[in-house]
Amino acid sequence: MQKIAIMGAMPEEVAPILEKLGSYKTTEYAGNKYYEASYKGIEVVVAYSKIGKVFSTLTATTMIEHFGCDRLLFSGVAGAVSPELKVGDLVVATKLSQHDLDITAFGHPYGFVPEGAVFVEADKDMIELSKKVASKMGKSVKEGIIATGDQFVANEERKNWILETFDASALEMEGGSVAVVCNALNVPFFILRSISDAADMDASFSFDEFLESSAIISAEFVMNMVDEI
Ligand SMILES: Nc1ncnc2c(CN3C[C@H](CSc4cnccn4)[C@@H](O)C3)c[nH]c12
Repeated sequence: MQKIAIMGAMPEEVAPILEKLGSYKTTEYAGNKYYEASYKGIEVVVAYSKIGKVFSTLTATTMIEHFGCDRLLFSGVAGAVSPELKVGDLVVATKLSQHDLDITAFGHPYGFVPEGAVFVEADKDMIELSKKVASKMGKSVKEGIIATGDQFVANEERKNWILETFDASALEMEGGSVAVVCNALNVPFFILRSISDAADMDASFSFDEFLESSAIISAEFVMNMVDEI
């Protein structure tokens, strides 16, 4: 019996999902609330982790190890790195990295630690499925690399460094750690983000203005993915 984890980082990212579920059971565990429901006959567990790689690691691990989820989909917003991306555009992660993981002093590349990898690849089947969902919705979705770090990026210099170093399309603060958890626990994962800002000097104002609407765009797509899984 499959059990799907649907995760976000902020309350605003999961609110549209909970609204769609209607009724659910709430469980408090390890500083998070976990919302369990049956959605069109599929068992789902929804949670927002709180911001950053540590909190998202805890929540992803809990959804898998404690609640028994065997697949994880992340819905949220992101800063644009690719200049072609605009507010509201959708990005599906092909692979993810941690842009603030740095032991280059020992000659390693940015984002690498021994026995780790610079990139963690997302589940190819769900990436394929997203193409079908996108065409059904008449939406274009960009597949690209997502770079994750424990900082809200609000300057061109850092953004451009992330573009040059990781060839990232978008950046955020949780996907890269969720990817490591799911990969280690052999759970297929799918990370979808809708652009809320351009990770530049205006990022915080843009983020505040578009968080809610962009989170809804991402959540609608993810729920359509669940319908097809
Ligand atoms: N430019 C950017 N850089 C890094 N991450 C992002 C994101 C994605 N999310 C949103 C949120 C920003 S921090 C936050 C937000 N609101 C209040 C407090 N902290 C964090 O969960 C990461 C969107 N734009 C980003």
